[in-house]
Amino acid sequence: GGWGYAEHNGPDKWFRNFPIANGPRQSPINIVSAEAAYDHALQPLALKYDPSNSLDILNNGHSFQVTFADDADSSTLTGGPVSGTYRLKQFHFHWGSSDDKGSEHTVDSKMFPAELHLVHWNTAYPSFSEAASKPDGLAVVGIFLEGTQTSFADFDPSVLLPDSLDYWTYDGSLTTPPLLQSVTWIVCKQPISISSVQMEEFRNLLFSAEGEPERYMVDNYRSPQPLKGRKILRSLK
Ligand SMILES: C[C@@H](NC(=O)c1ccc(Cl)c(S(N)(=O)=O)c1)c1ccccc1O
Ligand SMILES: [Zn+2]
Repeated sequence: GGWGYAEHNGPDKWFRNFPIANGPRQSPINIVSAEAAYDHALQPLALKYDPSNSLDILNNGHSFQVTFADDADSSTLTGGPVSGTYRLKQFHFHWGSSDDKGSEHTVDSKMFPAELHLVHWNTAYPSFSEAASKPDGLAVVGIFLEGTQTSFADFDPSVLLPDSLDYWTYDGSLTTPPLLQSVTWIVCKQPISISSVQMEEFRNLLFSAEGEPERYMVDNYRSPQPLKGRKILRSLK
């Protein structure tokens, strides 16, 4: 069958159907904070989200994602390391079976219990799927989640953003098949809080479909990939 996160079809096997898995700009990576070069040319991140654009939430068997209407420039990413306007297409999460793992990017080899990905596509191209095959086609904002007691307001992506949008940025790829090397990664330094109750909600989700033996949707993360000479830049504070 298809790819997944189990022993027989997980990240170590993806190269069989997606040889780009061993390519020069794969994601995620480990961010060594001392090696990230400060770049004064980097602009502040400008994220503008309109909650009325959210369409539906779906379990795609790999994660659950909230999809957005992307037929207008109403939920966009501008500034930061990108030029032009990128439209929000969807957001989703990666998480672990316990709080000691689950994020895809790591910071000085530290893993977080989960990572939020806000996926945007470059409006220089006609659609998300067109953009997904271009080197500057996508921009994903990655935000770490860490455990604490908190309440979840009604769903507007901007409530998910940390106060500081200080970030690291590097050229990478989708972290799921087809692993296309078309992503400008923007990883926020400041995590957001999620309660352990909410983490448990994630872990109650299922990889399996109706009528199949229950397999809990956990550990749906790819581990850090070789940097292969790439530079990681960091924004001004
Ligand atoms: C799991 C899910 N992946 C995405 O949708 C996805 C799309 C773009 C990006 Cl940039 C990322 S990521 N993780 O790099 O931010 C993930 C998926 C993959 C294949 C088929 C269906 C499906 O739903
Ligand atoms: Zn993701």
